Amino acid sequence: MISLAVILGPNQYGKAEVRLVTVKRDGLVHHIKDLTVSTALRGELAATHLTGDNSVVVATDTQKNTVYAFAKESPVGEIEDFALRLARHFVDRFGHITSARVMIDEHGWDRIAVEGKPHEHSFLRSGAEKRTTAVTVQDDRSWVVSGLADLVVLKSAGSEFHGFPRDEYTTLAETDDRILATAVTARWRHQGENAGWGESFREVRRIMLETFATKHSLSLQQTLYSMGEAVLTHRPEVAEVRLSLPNKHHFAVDLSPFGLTNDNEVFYAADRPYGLIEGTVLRDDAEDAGPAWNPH
Ligand SMILES: O=c1[nH]c(=O)c2[nH]c(=O)[nH]c2[nH]1
Repeated sequence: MISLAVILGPNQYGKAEVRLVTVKRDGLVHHIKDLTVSTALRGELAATHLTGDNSVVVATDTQKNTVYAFAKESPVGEIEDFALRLARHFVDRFGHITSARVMIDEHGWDRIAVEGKPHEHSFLRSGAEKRTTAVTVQDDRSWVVSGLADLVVLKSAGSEFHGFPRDEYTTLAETDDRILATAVTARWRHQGENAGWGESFREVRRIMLETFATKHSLSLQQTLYSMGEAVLTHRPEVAEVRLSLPNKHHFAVDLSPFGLTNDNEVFYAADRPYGLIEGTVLRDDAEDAGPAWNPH
């Protein structure tokens, strides 16, 4: 048998996707929050892996219960604040836990309109879009990444794609008028802790949407950079933006077999495969990212 030295590498553990819904009652008017919370702890955890000694393992069941108890003890508020409270708790309370990451997705609900008026306690899921956060606390430092996922957008003008190399495998036609559609997943890293998470989120989202709408696009890559650049230009609290943009292709259908022309009016919306355009836009003097991004 060859002698082999085996060591324990980086590890973490926690409860994934704790589903939490809170109802705040303001008389007859109710306010709901719908979150999916994941926790991940790191620390001096060799013993449980090597010998099964669980004396410093904060059970994932306890982590889940802590999420629910914290939701009762004080208002959840902005997801970044809730994530910071939870992550700090695990690091402060348990000496062997040196770092905690809490990730939260927030699912939106709108009020159902009844006779044109928003109902007091009946809601309608507001689409696939999620607001997200990933907070890491280590010692007395913290890193906050805010974001959104599955924000689906489309523009029917102001998008071209041409000038790409052609070889024997290239069939794509050059175009100066195409549909541009994507489902935006964006994550942005804050410099320091910011008091106004809600305002910051709404502004970053607005800036990205306005840039998508108004920037004349020569490629989705150019649009990606412009969206990140606009955020960094207008929001000093943001150090870095990471974007993942699937190119949701819309192909003009060939209607000639039916004796019809197609002047860019009838499209086949393909769901796969899709181009996947991903990139990071950051300030050249951005603070060190520390453990803000995966892997934790
Ligand atoms: O905006 C685009 N970028 C690409 O890299 C690409 N590739 C492709 O086939 N279509 C597109 N569109």
